[in-house]
Amino acid sequence: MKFSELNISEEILKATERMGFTEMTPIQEQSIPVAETGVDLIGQAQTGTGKTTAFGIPMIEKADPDAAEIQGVVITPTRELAIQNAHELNAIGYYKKVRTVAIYGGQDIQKQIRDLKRRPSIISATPGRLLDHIKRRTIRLSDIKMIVLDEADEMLNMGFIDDIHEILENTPQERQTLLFSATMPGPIQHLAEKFMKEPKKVQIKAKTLTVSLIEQNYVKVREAEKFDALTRFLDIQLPERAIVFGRTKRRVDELMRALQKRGYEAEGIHGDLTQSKRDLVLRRFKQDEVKLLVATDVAARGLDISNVTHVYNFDLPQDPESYVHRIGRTGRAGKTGMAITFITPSEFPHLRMIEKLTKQPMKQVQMPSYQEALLGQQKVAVETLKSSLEKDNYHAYELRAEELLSDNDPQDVVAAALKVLTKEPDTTPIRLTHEAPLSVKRGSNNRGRSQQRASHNGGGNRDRGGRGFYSRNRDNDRRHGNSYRGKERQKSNNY
Ligand SMILES: Nc1ncnc2c1ncn2[C@@H]1O[C@H](COP(=O)(O)OP(=O)(O)OP(=O)(O)O)[C@@H](O)[C@H]1O
Ligand SMILES: [Mg+2]
Repeated sequence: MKFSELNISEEILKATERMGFTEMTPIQEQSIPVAETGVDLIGQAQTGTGKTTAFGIPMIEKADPDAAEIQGVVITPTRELAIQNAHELNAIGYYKKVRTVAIYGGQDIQKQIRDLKRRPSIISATPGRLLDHIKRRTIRLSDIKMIVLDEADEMLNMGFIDDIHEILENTPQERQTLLFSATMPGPIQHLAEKFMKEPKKVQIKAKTLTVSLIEQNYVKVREAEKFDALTRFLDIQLPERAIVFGRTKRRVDELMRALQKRGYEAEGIHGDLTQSKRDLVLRRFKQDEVKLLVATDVAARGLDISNVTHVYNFDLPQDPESYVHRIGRTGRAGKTGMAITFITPSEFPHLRMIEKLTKQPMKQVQMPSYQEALLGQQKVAVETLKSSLEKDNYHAYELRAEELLSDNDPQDVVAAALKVLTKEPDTTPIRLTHEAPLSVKRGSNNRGRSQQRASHNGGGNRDRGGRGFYSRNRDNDRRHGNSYRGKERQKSNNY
C-alpha cells in the first residue's frame, strides 16, 4: 500500500515523497490508520522497518504549526536517537512547517532554552534533560496531544521508569500514548498498559523476531582468543562499515586502542565521553572517515546508519533483547547484513536464550586461522593491483617495470609486489583487561564494578541496573550522578 492511499494531508504526503518513500512498510500501513483514530497504541515490528515514520506521521498530522504550545513529545533512551528522531520528524513536517527540536543531556541548556523560545511544536528528548526543563518551566507539557515512547521497553526498564512516570504526570490525562519497539517483553508491556487507555496492539507478525536479511553467526572462543578472532574476521570479511559491541566502557576504550594499534581505523563511543566527542565520532563513522565503530549498548538501539554491513558482538549483551537491537544496526530497510557473536564456553546458556527469543538459530562459524586472514588480505592486494590495471594509470612506472623484469623472473616480481601491497595480519600482542563472562547469577561482580566506576564519571544517560538474562530485579541501582547540575539523574552504567 502506498502513502498516497492513506488519508493524510497533502503536505505530509509530499514530505514522504521528498524522503524517497512510496510504498509503506507493514508497520506503517497497519499502525498509521489506527493511530489516526486517536487510540493508544503499542507498535512492534522488526528493527529497521520504519517505526519512526509510523509514529511520526500521526504526530505531525495532529500538530498545528500555528499554535504556541508544545503539542507532542517523543522520548528516547539515548541522545543520538533523540537527535535522529528530531531529524526524521522535521523531514515529515517539512511542508506542513511543523518544527521539532531535540532536547538532550550533554548539550548547553541555554542553547536549548533559546531553541524553545522559538516555539517548536514537537520535542524529541531524553528523559533526564526533559525533566530538567519541566522543572525549570522552560518546557510545559500541559497541552500535548500525543506522547511517544520510542524503544518503549528500554524506556520502561528500571533505570527509566521513575522519570517516565514523572514526565507523564506533567501531561494531560486525555493525551494519546504510543509505544514502539522491536521487542516488547511481556512484563514490560503489562507495566505499560497501566498508563495507557485500552491500547491497541499492532504487531507485525514474522516468523522470527530478527530480520531474515541478517545472517546470524556465532563463534566459540576463549576470552584470550577473542581479539585475534576479531581482527582475523575483519581481515577476511573486509566490512564496509561495522560496529563492534563491547560490554563496558572500559572494554570499548581498550578495544578501540587495540584495533588502532594493529592498524585498523576505529573510533569508540560510550556514555562517559563528552557529547561533542560522541557527536564527532558518530559523524566520522557516518561520513565514512572510519569504518569501525566500537560501542557500548549506547549505540544498540534505534540508530539508523546506512550500510552498516557487519555487527560483531565481541561481548555478549546483558540481555537477549539487546542482542536483537544490536544486530538490527545492520540489515535495515531491505539491505542485507551479517552478525557474528563471540561466545566463551561458559556463556552457552545465553546463546540458547537469545535463540529462544529470536526464534532464529545462529550458525556456528570457526575462528579463522592466521593463514585464512593472510589469504583475505592477499586477495585485497590482488584486487588493488587489478583495479590499477583497469584504471590504466600505471604508465609512469613502465620503465621501472622493464628494468625489474630484465633481471628477474616476472612471477617473482609480481609476488614481491603483492607482498608489499598486502597488509599482513598484524600480530602485535594485545592484552585486554579480563572481562568476566556473563554470569547466570544475579548481580555479578563485573556489573558491580562497572557501576561503581560509572558513579564517579557522570555524563552518561541511562541505567542498566539490576538487569541480566535471568533477572529483571528492581533492586536498588538508581544513582544520582554528577551530570548536569546534579539534576539529570545518572543513567549510565554500561551505555
Ligand atoms: N516506507 C519506507 N520506504 C523506504 N524506506 C523507508 C520507509 N520507511 C522508513 N524507511 C527507511 O528505513 C530505515 C529504517 O527506519 P527506522 O529507523 O524508522 O526503523 P525502526 O523500525 O525504527 O528500527 P529500530 O527498531 O532499529 O529503531 C530508515 O533509513 C528510513 O528512512
Ligand atoms: Mg526506531
